[in-house]
Amino acid sequence: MTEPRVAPSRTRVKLCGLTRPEDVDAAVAAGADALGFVLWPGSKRAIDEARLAALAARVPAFVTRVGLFVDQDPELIRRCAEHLDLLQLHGDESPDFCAMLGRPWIKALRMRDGLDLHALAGAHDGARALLLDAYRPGVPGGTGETFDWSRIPANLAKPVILAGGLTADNVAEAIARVRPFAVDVSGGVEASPGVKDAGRIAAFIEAVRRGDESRPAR
Ligand SMILES: O=C(O)c1ccccc1N[C@@H]1O[C@H](COP(=O)(O)O)[C@@H](O)[C@H]1O
Repeated sequence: MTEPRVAPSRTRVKLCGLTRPEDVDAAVAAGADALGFVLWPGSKRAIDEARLAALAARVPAFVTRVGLFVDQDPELIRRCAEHLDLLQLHGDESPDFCAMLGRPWIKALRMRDGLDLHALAGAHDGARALLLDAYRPGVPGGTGETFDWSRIPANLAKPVILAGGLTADNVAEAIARVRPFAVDVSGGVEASPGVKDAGRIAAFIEAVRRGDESRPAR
């Protein structure tokens, strides 16, 4: 079952890699739609289950709590999911593995050469959206690098979450060119890895709103 591409009137914003209570509060205050918590221990932004529980408890209703995993143990994912609304599966998880977890998920795809996005959208039909990130060999994500946005087909069968190297300086152009359902940023709103900057968060969301002015009036 595929669904038609969603054309929202405003771009949803996910801020990823939150590790501190004050960053959660700043993100919510600035108007983020979703907050990402990295549970993959290889990340500079990794948090453990206890910190996830504490940070997730601060998030008010109608802000989506997203847990990021990279090819991890299903039991760990299920335990963490008690504190989450959505899973972000950022490794080489198969469609069957994703579905077996029994929770709503988005599938991250790294834009390596030759990727057939239409075929992958079909294969990952159960995902709520596809998150498209830059490809760097040996690094599962969070590289701070952009990719060639013209490679994203306009008629993909799943909602697109655009990620990879987004900042307040490039996100409005990205929205005008790609018209994604949502954008996702981590390094572009940081003072240092895992430490967000409230000013950069606010500037990023303001830039998203400027980008939204390029969307057709409804
Ligand atoms: O943030 C990480 O450390 C990370 C580690 C492993 C996989 C994904 C990771 N982050 C995700 O990467 C993209 C892009 O991040 P950036 O804005 O380029 O820094 C984003 O979806 C993060 O959720």
